[in-house]
This record gives sequence, structure tokens and C-alpha cells, in this order.
Amino acid sequence: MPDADVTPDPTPDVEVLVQRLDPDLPAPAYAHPGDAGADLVTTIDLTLQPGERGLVPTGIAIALPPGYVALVHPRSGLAARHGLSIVNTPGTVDAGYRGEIKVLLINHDPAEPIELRRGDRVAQLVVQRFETARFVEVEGLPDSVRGAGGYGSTGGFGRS
Ligand SMILES: O=c1ccn([C@H]2C[C@H](O)[C@@H](COP(=O)(O)OP(=O)(O)OP(=O)(O)O)O2)c(=O)[nH]1
Ligand SMILES: [Mg+2]
Repeated sequence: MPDADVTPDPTPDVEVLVQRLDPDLPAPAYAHPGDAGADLVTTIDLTLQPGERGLVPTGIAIALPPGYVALVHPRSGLAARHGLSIVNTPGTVDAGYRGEIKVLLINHDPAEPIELRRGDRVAQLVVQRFETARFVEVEGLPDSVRGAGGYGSTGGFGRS
């Protein structure tokens, strides 16, 4: 079976300038062509006790084009295997931010510490377009089918 059958069509890409603040560690990298998330590594060793959070540097600074945002997401495998997540998921990296990207990790495992080593891939960066809203203040909003119903207004798990 030729590779073309398993490789998604190339995703339109956008240039994002990357500065490696720690030259021994890699720039953000996609594990497969067409992936949404590019892996970020920790520059430090860190042990997170159950329930503990820790802010880890990634050694990466970026410049996004206007109209783009980079979102810092957890990695599913580490979440499933170790309970590793991100407190403010997804973290928002603004287009104008030139500082080092940091990841606010948390150990959700009730019993086991998580030992992180420098160079471990701890999060993934998703770059996407966004719209800037022009907030127009009004006295009343247009009607909708949902109206003000929220927070479970449609029911719970849907069990009969
Ligand atoms: O996971 C994250 C989230 C944010 N940031 C950086 C980039 C972002 O542009 C900046 C500010 O983030 P945010 O606006 O979410 O935090 P804030 O508490 O509102 O800070 P500020 O007052 O600086 O906007 O911090 C990260 O490095 N990692
Ligand atoms: Mg902010």
C-alpha cells in the first residue's frame, strides 16, 4: 500500500518564527504530518507529587502572525497513563508574546508522583486562527431556540 493512502493531504501551513532559548533542546515538532499539536519539552527535571502543580519552561519563544494564537494542550497519553495535565488547559499564547512559553502542569494522580526529566515531551502546541470580536453593547439580545438554558438544561447522561 503506498504511503499516499495513509498520509493526510498536506495541511495549509503558516510561518511561525521560533527562537530556541536552550540550544540543546528541540524546536516544537509534529510527530506526524498533518498533526495539530507540535510537542513541547520541559527544560528542567521536576517531580510532581499527587495534586501538585509546577510551571515548567520549554526553552521556546515564538512570534505568531497577527490573527493567530498558539494553544498549549496536554498530551493524551501522559494524561491517561500518569494523570498529567495542565491547570489552565488550553494555555493561550498571544500573537504578541515574545517571552518563553511555559506550561503549568498538574499531577492528577491520587497516589503516584510523576518524575519529569529535562527533554521530556510534556505538552503540545496547537496554532490556529482566531477572530477578534468587536463587542457591540446592546439593551437586548436577539431570540434563539436555546435561550438562556444552560448548565444541564437538556438533561444529564441521557440514561432511560
Ligand atoms: O500556558 C501558557 C499560557 C500563557 N503563556 C504566556 C503567553 C501568553 O501570551 C501570556 C499571558 O497569558 P494569559 O493571557 O493567559 O495570562 P494572564 O494571567 O491574563 O496574563 P497577562 O496579564 O500577561 O495577559 O503568558 C504561556 O507561556 N503558557
Ligand atoms: Mg491575559
